[in-house]
This record gives sequence, C-alpha cells and structure tokens, in this order.
Amino acid sequence: MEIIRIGTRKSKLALWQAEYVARQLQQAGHPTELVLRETKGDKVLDVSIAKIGSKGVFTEELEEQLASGEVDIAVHSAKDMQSRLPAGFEIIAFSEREKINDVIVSEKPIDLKNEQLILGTSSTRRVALFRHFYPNVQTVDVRGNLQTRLEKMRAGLCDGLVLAYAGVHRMGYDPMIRHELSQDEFIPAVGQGSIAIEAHSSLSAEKKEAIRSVLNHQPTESRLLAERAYLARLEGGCSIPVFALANWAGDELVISGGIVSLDGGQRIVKTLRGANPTTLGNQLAEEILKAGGDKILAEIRKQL
Ligand SMILES: NCc1[nH]cc(CCC(=O)O)c1CC(=O)O
Repeated sequence: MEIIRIGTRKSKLALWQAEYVARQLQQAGHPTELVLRETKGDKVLDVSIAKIGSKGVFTEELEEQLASGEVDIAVHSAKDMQSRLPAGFEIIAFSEREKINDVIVSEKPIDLKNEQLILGTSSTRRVALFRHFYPNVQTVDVRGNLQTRLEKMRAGLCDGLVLAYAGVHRMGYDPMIRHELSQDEFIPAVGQGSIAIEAHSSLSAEKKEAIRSVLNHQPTESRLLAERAYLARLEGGCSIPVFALANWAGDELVISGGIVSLDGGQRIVKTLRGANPTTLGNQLAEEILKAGGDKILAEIRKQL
C-alpha cells in the first residue's frame, strides 16, 4: 500500500499525537512517515497567541506542506484549529475525545479555594474564568510547549500551571495534577481533547476515505461539529474567551457554551439540545450573542 505522509509540529505533545495517528494507520495496514515542521506558534514565544493573531498560528506551515503535496495529512490538536479553514482545506477526521477538563499541575499541593495563588496560563478563556470564579488567583502568561512551561514554573514564575488534562495525560504528567477544574465552571475550549486530521482538496477521494475510515470517531465528530459551528459564528479562534462543550445524551446532543468578559465580570452561558450538530452550534451562538455576548465580543476586539 502507498505510504501516508503525516505532517506534524515538533513539540513532544505534537509528536505523541502524530505517532498515535501513525500507529492507528499502521494497524490498519497503511505504512506511514512523519514529516516534522515548526510553526509560528512554536517559534514566537515572547508574544501572546492572542497578539500573534488568531489565524492559524499553529497550522499555517503545516497547511503549506499539505497544499504542496509534501504531506497527505496534518495532525493537530482540534483545539488549535481555526473555526473556518482557509479555502481548499478540510478536517477529514476527529479522534475519539479524551477527558475534556482543565487541570492545575504543580510540584506542591494546591488549595484553589483558600490560597492566594499565581497560576501560569496563556489562554484568555482561563484567565477570564479565574477572574470570574477565583479572584484569589492571579495569572501570569507562560508560552511555549508543555516542557518549557514546566521549566518556567519550576524556576519560580508561578505556583502551578493551568493545562488541558488531555495534553498532561498524553505526556504522562498525571502525578503532578493537583486539582481538576469543574467542567461546569471551566467549560473547555472548543475541541479540547480531540485530535483533528487536516487534508487539502488535492488529496484523492479514495485516500481521504481510507484515512477517515481508520481515524474518525463519529460521536466525537458530531460533538466537535456542534462546538465548531458555535465558534465559527462568533468568528473566534483559540484566542478569545469563548467556550463550548457538546455531549451526547441518548440520541440527542446537549451543548453548553458561552463567553466571559476579559475582566471576568460577566459570564454568559446557555444550554441547548438538538439532533443536528451545526444547527445546534449556530443556535447557541445566536442565543449567546443576543444575551449580551455581542457586546462582550465587541469589547474584547477593542482590547486584543
Ligand atoms: N493551546 C495549546 C494546546 N492545544 C491543545 C492542548 C492540549 C491537548 C488538547 O486539548 O487536545 C494544548 C495545551 C493546553 O491547553 O494545556
């Protein structure tokens, strides 16, 4: 069988994810080869993601390789994917989702409710949610891959790091998890915990289908389609403090999502049910915008 070339970033987490994908393809009989590439998001570490620009910070270079045919697919954290991809690109599969929570990782025990804490994060969603729920927590910006962030924490920059369980678990850092944030308070970023497989329209339909049939997890895909429809309507990337989580309840999807103002003062959340993922995500967006989300977004766009 023809070799499937897989584009990936070079960080340990990215490589773990690419190898996970490669292993599944191999088990289904497809030989694979990894092609490593750095992205702007990996190189520019002294500027927050929000300021580099929300568009394709971790994906652009891999998309160049897809368009040139150098690789057949690119592997990304679904969370890092723009809600609207550039013309010619599509997500052909979503891996089965890992636990979606945010966690606090530290060298020492953490008492979130009763301590004055400095926590490292570079996510505007997490910063704003701490301001809303835990004003005793101060946040500092830490960029870089997980290992770099841990080094900065150990060097004394902060008491702990706020991270996605998925990445922490994939790296085997579970013993450092000191607190699991509630998914009702810290509703995750759209797509958190799933791996997205991106392809270019130049990839043959046969190859696309062969890859999709091995890698796509349908129940996860529907959840992410709903969440991504919500994000697309708000025209957000990973840099605005919006969140959404869709879950299956029987044969219906239930989505909870919303937005929080940067100062944490206002948090709008709604929960809706429905059968069609895209319709559901769009409905959620309309309701959130109507309930004041439009004003919060306008305010955020001025500040970023
Ligand atoms: N924005 C960086 C990023 N993109 C995906 C993950 C973790 C893995 C995942 O959520 O699938 C992380 C790190 C983090 O938020 O802690």
